[in-house]
Amino acid sequence: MTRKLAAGNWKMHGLKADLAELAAICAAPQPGCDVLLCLPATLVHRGVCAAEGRIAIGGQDCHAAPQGAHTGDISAAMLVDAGASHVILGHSERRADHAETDAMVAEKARAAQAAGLMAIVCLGETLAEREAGHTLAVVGRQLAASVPEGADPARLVVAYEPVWAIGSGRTPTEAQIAEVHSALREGLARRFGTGAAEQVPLLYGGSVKPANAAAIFALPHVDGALVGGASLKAADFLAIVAALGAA
Ligand SMILES: O=C[C@H](O)COP(=O)(O)O
Repeated sequence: MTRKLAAGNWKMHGLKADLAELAAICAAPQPGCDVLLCLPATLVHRGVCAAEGRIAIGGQDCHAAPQGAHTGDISAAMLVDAGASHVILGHSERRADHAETDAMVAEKARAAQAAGLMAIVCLGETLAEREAGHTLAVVGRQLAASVPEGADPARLVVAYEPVWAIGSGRTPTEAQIAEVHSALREGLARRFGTGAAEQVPLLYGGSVKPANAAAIFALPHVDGALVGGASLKAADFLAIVAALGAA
């Protein structure tokens, strides 16, 4: 059975004082699923210390190179050194803001896994691609090209995040989410074999809230969520964690 994962992505939010939310999340019992917060790089080490192993802490990006003259970037080894266990890669905001391609995401995922991190590879269609009927083709291409050759499926998480659902309050229908997740599972099975593919957590992301979490988590091949805005407040995130634990 695939492990269930409730992952929060704080994006470019969070100062030291906001670790009070992390502390509140850690203080609550979390039966039935793994919990991860992907913090801004400045908070990763503090977050790891504050969490004391009760939840996992991750980064939001890493460079493909192990070290070098890359001002402002962070390597996978640096995240590991800070205590991170996961890293988000290929988020649509990085694909848009930093022109990250599938090939670049694949190189980052390769570096992340080589350093011992779980690579959370993000993919998802734009609204124009959805309306043109290209969703499955787009996410299929992204899955094939953003997960590197030789990737370890045991160190892989895939997050389906429709670009148009992120921060918008809009979500796909349950049937649309189920269709994409089923296609992703099939794509992983073609790549890694059925048994290994079943072990890769498939997360849905995009306007997941306490009010819609249970319905999303009830869908086949949805093993958790990548949560943005609702992960910033412990009460909201814990409600989503509880819904996943009960699914
Ligand atoms: O990484 C998280 C996603 O971008 C979802 O963000 P959101 O929950 O604020 O829509």
